[in-house]
Amino acid sequence: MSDPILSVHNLVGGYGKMTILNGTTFAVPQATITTIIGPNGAGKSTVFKAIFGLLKLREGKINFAGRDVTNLSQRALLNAGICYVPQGRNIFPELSVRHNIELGGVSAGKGIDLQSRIEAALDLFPALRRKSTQQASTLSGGEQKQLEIARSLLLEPKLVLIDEPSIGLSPLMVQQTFDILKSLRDRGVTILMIEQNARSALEISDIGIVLELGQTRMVDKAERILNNSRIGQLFLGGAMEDNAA
Ligand SMILES: Nc1ncnc2c1ncn2[C@@H]1O[C@H](COP(=O)(O)OP(=O)(O)OP(=O)(O)O)[C@@H](O)[C@H]1O
Repeated sequence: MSDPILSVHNLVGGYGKMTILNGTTFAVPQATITTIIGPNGAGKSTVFKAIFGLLKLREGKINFAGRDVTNLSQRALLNAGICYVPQGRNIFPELSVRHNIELGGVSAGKGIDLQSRIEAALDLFPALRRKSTQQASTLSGGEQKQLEIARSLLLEPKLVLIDEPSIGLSPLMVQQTFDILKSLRDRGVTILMIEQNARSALEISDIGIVLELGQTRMVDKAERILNNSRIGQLFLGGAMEDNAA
């Protein structure tokens, strides 16, 4: 496995006086898909907010591509090569698909050929290319998620943080979206994902991380986590076995 591109060490933080991250520590190897699983409220989305500078940490260090990026601004993190696709739908429904993608490049520096980056993003998403002139509101839920991913690629990130991409999608759309994540990984992009759809996500992942009460309970090859029946019972309320049925 390659060297870590991201490492988080002993993160402590939360909301007001409430502590959610209690010493979260893990590393993400470069050009992998790493999936964080764990029960509701474990602090998974809070870790992403901390990595992307949306939550000020009380303690801990975040290292990315060999440099300390703890508590940097989102702008600085985007420039460093981290992008964040949050939960839910975050598109501009009245704008065209193409225009939505273009907005991913607003903070790109001068001298960058945005049009060729838009074309490269559309190459990855044939459904978006077919509908590139349509209003984004006319896309299906899965296509809208793909649009968010496409938009996030305009800055050519090294690391994509993606929070629950499969929520509300049909099984076919989930598979298509996961296939896109695999092809990004194969091009050298590192994907760190949170997923409730644990079995399907671990099946396409290299590494799995189990988070509980803001602490890392396990980091292992995804395959080993997938085959560990106790994990489903202990950390997912048996959800993995249910999904397997
Ligand atoms: N903005 C906020 N203000 C106060 N508390 C919050 C805020 N966001 C999250 N929390 C609380 O922090 C805890 C962890 O939330 P978080 O969203 O990180 O969990 P999660 O593991 O991603 O859960 P889920 O799987 O349900 O999405 C929860 O108890 C949640 O209610």
